[in-house]
Amino acid sequence: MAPRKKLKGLVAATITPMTPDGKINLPVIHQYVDYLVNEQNVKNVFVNGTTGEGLSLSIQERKQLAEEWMCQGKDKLDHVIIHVGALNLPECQELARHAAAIGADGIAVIAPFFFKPTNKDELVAFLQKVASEAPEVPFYYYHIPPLTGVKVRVEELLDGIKAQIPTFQGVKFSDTDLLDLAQCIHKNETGEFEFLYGVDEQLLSALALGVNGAVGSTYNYLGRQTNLMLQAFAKLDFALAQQYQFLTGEFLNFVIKLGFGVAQTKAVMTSVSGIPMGPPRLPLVAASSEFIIKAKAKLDSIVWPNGD
Ligand SMILES: CC(=O)N[C@H](C=O)[C@@H](O)[C@H](O)[C@H](O)CO
Ligand SMILES: CC(=O)C(=O)O
Repeated sequence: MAPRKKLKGLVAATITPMTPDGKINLPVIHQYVDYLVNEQNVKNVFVNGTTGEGLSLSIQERKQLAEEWMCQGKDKLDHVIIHVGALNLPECQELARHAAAIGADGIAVIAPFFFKPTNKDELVAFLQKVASEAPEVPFYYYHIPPLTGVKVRVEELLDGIKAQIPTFQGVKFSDTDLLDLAQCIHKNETGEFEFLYGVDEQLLSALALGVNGAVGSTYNYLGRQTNLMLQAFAKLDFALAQQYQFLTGEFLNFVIKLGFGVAQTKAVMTSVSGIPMGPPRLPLVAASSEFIIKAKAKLDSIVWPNGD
């Protein structure tokens, strides 16, 4: 595989824009890319994941979205990672081949979660069958046990992984088990793998353990402030980094109490960016107008350090 640019910093887990009648809204993506780059200083995206309602889309829709992100992101984005996980192997493989064909910078796969792998070997066997369909494309395991119910520890999964998956590049780690995360990074002394953290409200703790970056839904609209947290951390100004984490956390703590998921993320992004993200797809239902008003008021009330 050709040497590649390392993925660093923030990765926005993209929202899938939809029309009021529930179709994917591709023309919005052009504007969305410019917004992430210019307003949020976020130049990496993770497409068709949880936030993108990837598992609620048809294969055809997922391919169209992947193509649109690649096309609009050309010369503007640094990394476009496409999530190709699905409940069945042939669809994962088809999406992996498609992502490779359109030049994706990486692919990611969640554990199948109807029939679940019950141990590391079963999980790795599944991932291997997907990764091998895109032999030139860096592969990320997307660990999100709260949603998949697959709790295989990642530090265990890493043992011998390169022999089975030569393209293995790293993990998108969306779990609160910081012991597992720490042991992964401890084992990765040569730095051959990347760890991208996926629980935005505790990113600072993961930075302290040495993660390379983060993938999350909030970087769509709090990317600028979270980037300032990363900068403060890099300068060892922990008091300032904590301020940013406390304040992004204040917002998330508030909305989580109201009920916060992808539908609400779509509504918050629409109201912050002005880009019409549209409704979510069933089984998700649109956020209430009461939620939208309260969330916006909370966000507007936050006073960021240094008047940012
Ligand atoms: C379950 C889920 O959607 N997790 C996202 C990424 O993994 C996060 O970005 C969260 O949306 C975020 O941390 C807010 O809770
Ligand atoms: C948060 C994330 O990474 C996802 O939406 O897939």
